[in-house]
Amino acid sequence: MAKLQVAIDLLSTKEALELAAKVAPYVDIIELGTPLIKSEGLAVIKAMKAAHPDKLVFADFKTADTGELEAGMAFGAGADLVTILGSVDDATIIGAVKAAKEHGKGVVVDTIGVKDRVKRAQEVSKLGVEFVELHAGLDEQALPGYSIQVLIDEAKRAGVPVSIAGGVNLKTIAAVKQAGVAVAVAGGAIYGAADPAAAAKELRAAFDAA
Ligand SMILES: O=C([C@H](O)CO)[C@H](O)[C@H](O)COP(=O)(O)O
Repeated sequence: MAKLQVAIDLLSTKEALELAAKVAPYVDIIELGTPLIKSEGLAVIKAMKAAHPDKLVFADFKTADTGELEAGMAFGAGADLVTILGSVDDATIIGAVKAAKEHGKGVVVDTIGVKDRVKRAQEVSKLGVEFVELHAGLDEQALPGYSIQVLIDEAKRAGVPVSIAGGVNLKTIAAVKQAGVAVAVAGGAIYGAADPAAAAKELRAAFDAA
């Protein structure tokens, strides 16, 4: 069953916990964004898991080296999933997968900045990762001409479990689900909404209906 993930790109544990309390009933995975983890450290992971033990907590580390060490840090703090960059050496991903197996948790490979996301997704899927994030980051989304359709087309071709992150919103979430994703990630469409709970509820309904 496809899952819905909220990405929390806020900067304090207090704000993140307040947002999560509002939207948790409508999502399966709670992502702690890279800026949030850089701002608050491992403590935000511990606090989120304590507040939402029934949800999957996703630590968006975007690790580039020392995969086993950093993944172990995330899992030790309570994360269920951690991201490793797809652009780095396979050794980093293999190390993170080793830590995941030891903790009974999972690794997600983030393809941000990767030129051929589909090819890399197929390669790293052989390394034991949970799924691969087809990701256009916030800076890439701000470039002229960006369209999430690129990621939707890639998801249809991937043939391996993927998520899509890069501007999922109420207008696009049905097409994202229909592309066969394992997970749809919505950040700004939820935390940037005037009423995040209502936005998450609407996204959940559209996601489930698609
Ligand atoms: O991972 C993300 C980004 O790199 C900043 O941490 C975002 O959470 C991801 O792109 C999803 O956010 P939206 O594009 O706002 O949905």
